[in-house]
Amino acid sequence: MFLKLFQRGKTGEASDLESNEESDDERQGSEKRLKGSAAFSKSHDPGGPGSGKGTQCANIVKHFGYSHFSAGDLLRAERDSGSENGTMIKNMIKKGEIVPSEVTIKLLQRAMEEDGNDKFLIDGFPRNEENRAAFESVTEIEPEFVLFFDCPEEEMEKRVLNRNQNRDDDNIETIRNRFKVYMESSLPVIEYYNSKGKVHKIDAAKPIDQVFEAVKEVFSSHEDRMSTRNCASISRSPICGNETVAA
Ligand SMILES: Nc1ncnc2c1ncn2[C@@H]1O[C@H](COP(=O)(O)OP(=O)(O)OP(=O)(O)O)[C@@H](O)[C@H]1O
Ligand SMILES: O=c1ccn([C@@H]2O[C@H](COP(=O)(O)O)[C@@H](O)[C@H]2O)c(=O)[nH]1
Repeated sequence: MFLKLFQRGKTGEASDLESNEESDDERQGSEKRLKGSAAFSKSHDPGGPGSGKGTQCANIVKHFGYSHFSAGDLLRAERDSGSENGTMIKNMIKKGEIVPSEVTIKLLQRAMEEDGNDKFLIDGFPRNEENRAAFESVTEIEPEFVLFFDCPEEEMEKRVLNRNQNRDDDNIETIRNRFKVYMESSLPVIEYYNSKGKVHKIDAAKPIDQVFEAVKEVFSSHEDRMSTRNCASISRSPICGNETVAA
């Protein structure tokens, strides 16, 4: 199934997008849901490795005026804030495991509410099907499209080990577990969005500026469609090799 995704990506992107065009009625419905979700989050209190999604998100923010919500950054801030979930979050991050949905979703909702920008990126979330279903049910927001950062595992491992940000999870043991968690839990989410024609594969093994050129193409092609309802999710792949490389 995953191989199909990437074979189709290069040759079938335009027709896939066309076939995913919404009718006017559907479009209005989406807009309503988004506006509803913005109001909905008003009352709430707080809630890959090394493929370069954070780096590219910073570029997208500057170039396209999006807001950037990194689930990992929000969780780290919550961990460090002295909150009652701090110890649990710390332990989960240290092991490379996925924090319960309700915690992460609350943090995302709060960040979206405080920010208020309709154009936003959600970086590194959802991490599993339960994250996805809970987020969509609670917020009534679905991503407009999903960027899949495809990078060889060895390259990601190298980047993370050289990152120098004093992260608890930037060590070989945690990274390998994060790859495993990704394969078991996150990959099905990409497959789900792919089945809806929402996934764009990006070759993230290239130099930063070349990766951004590819990212820009995707965003530019969506700009018109996304004038009022914007949500993109950035994912990353700990896998590459023959099974995920485009034909
Ligand atoms: N295309 C690239 N080529 C080489 N190095 C890169 C590239 N993109 C990012 N990096 C570097 O790799 C490291 C990891 O990048 P970044 O933090 O953006 O990854 P990430 O996918 O957000 O990781 P995580 O999910 O673990 O936070 C950083 O030191 C960054 O400068
Ligand atoms: O939705 C999420 C996002 C992140 N986590 C935990 O945080 C670390 C680091 O995430 P990055 O996106 O790489 O910064 C991740 O390994 C998880 O432990 C999460 O649980 N849920």
